[in-house]
Amino acid sequence: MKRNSTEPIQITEVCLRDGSHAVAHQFTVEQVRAVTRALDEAGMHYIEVSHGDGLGGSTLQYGRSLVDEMKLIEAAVEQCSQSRIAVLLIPGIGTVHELKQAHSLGAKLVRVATHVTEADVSAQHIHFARELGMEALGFLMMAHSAPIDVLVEQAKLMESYGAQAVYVTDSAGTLLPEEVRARVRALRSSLSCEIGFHAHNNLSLAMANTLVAIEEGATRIDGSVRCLGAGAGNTQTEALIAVLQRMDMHLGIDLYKLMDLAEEVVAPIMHRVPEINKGSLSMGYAGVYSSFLLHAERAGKRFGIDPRDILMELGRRKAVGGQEDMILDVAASLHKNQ
Ligand SMILES: CC[C@H](O)CC(=O)C(=O)O
Ligand SMILES: [Mn+2]
Repeated sequence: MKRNSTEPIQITEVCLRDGSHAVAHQFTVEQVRAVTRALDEAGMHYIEVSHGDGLGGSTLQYGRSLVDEMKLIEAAVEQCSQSRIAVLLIPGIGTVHELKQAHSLGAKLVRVATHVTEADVSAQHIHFARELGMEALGFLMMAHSAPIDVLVEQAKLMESYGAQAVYVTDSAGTLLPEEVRARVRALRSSLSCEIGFHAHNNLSLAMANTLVAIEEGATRIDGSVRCLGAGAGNTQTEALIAVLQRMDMHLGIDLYKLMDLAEEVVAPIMHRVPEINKGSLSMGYAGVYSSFLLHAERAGKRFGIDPRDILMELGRRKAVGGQEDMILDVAASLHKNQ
């Protein structure tokens, strides 16, 4: 592959954060320890640990964590001799207070995540992280849902606040390869900082989209071991490493160790296998936030509605992350109109 960047590719493993959605935020300290230790031994660059909705996400609305995420972050940091621990923060769900705490426990990087049109709310958190000496990256969620010029304008805002990379985040797993290409290319030609890419596999395009992003010069790339992420999961890390090695890109991550940890450590802790089924496929098709899946299934059961109808309506209403309450609202109104 001919890459449009000479910067090294850095992988962020997200199974302990995005995968938190898939296990309804029920990770235990022992699980986080075991996964982090094995990832560190395999040479993973960054390991993200937080509630699925980022720092401060443990609420009735988003789902309560079994264990306080600060305990999980602390446990993860203790296991690392080479990997760096990252956290995710959505301004308004998490605050600088949680960020400070995560940093004091040893988190080295924060991804400040906003809806693709709302980068301005990330200024304070990016500034604060940089003052703390953390790496601070911007994460523009639902990147499919804004025109490319808006995406570029919002990414520039994050860069102006001090973000060292900005991600095209395909939260709904709905982007097509050429749509990823156009987005990463536009950001590469307008920004000086690194570009990242985060995929969901709802339309079975996570790997293809990730390769296109890398080709266009994205250097911060996300994956989840065994696809442990929301919806149909993310780009499968061990498969990505194998594919990149086949393309002669060697990132210093041990493939055998990743394969072993996928089967022996991650598979046993999965509550359900993230797969392309009627729920995740509907999200990819309708452009709905991957983390809405379990909420929509629960609401469907409660109101006797097919979760696909709820997801399609959420897509029509262009629901954004943080609007989980709208899921119940949609289910209730579909029930009323039945
Ligand atoms: C709710 C936060 C979300 O899970 C972040 C993310 O991974 C995405 O938007 O895909
Ligand atoms: Mn995600």
